[in-house]
Amino acid sequence: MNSNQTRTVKIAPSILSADFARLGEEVKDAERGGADWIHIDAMDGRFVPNLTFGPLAVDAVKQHTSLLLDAHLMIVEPEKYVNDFAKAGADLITVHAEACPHLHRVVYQIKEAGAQAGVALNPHTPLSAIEEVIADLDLALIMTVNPGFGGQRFIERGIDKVRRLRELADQVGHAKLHIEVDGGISSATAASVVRAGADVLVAGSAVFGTPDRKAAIEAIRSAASS
Ligand SMILES: O=C(CO)[C@H](O)[C@H](O)COP(=O)(O)O
Ligand SMILES: [Fe+2]
Repeated sequence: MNSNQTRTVKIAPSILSADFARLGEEVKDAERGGADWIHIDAMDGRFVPNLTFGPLAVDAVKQHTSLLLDAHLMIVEPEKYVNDFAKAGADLITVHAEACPHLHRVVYQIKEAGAQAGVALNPHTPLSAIEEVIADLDLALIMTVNPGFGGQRFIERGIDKVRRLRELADQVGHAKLHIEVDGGISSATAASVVRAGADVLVAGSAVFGTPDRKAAIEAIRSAASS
């Protein structure tokens, strides 16, 4: 598989923008609306200037959906918590390269815990940070905002970064690598990142910030295929 056209685009609503008091209903609403994965943002107040939730939220969401649970760990020393996230039901666990001096070890810790392994890069972090582990990854996440908050503006330079990452994955013969983009994704930005080679689109405010989640997901999917 070399062509972007053969890749099915997945939409992963981020519960960061959901109504936490009705989390179960919110997740079901996204699933009924056509979501492919559910994205769960764990923030520790250290790696990013915001605090959210940990493995308990994964366990809670798991009770309400059979969709793949995609845990995005914006935390320092993620190796301390990876096993707990996997036990709680995270199917895919993504750590930040910037938080891992021993990235290769953490990637294998995630796999040994039974989850798929992802690595995220902040907007300023070069692709070279994952070059030596790319063949071991199930997913690479390109941040198109500085992590920490929903509802921020999409950083356009992420588009070219996605394109270069897809080239790198092709060079090492890893056509199945998922390339996820996170931050400011909407029907206005989806087409550009998919054309560049992304196949997983995280969308928080664009889905949960509007009452009709089905319409929001369909709008992103239709833009992505345009
Ligand atoms: O990781 C994140 C923030 O750090 C969130 O997944 C992301 O911001 C989703 O929100 P939005 O789609 O509103 O930008
Ligand atoms: Fe995220």
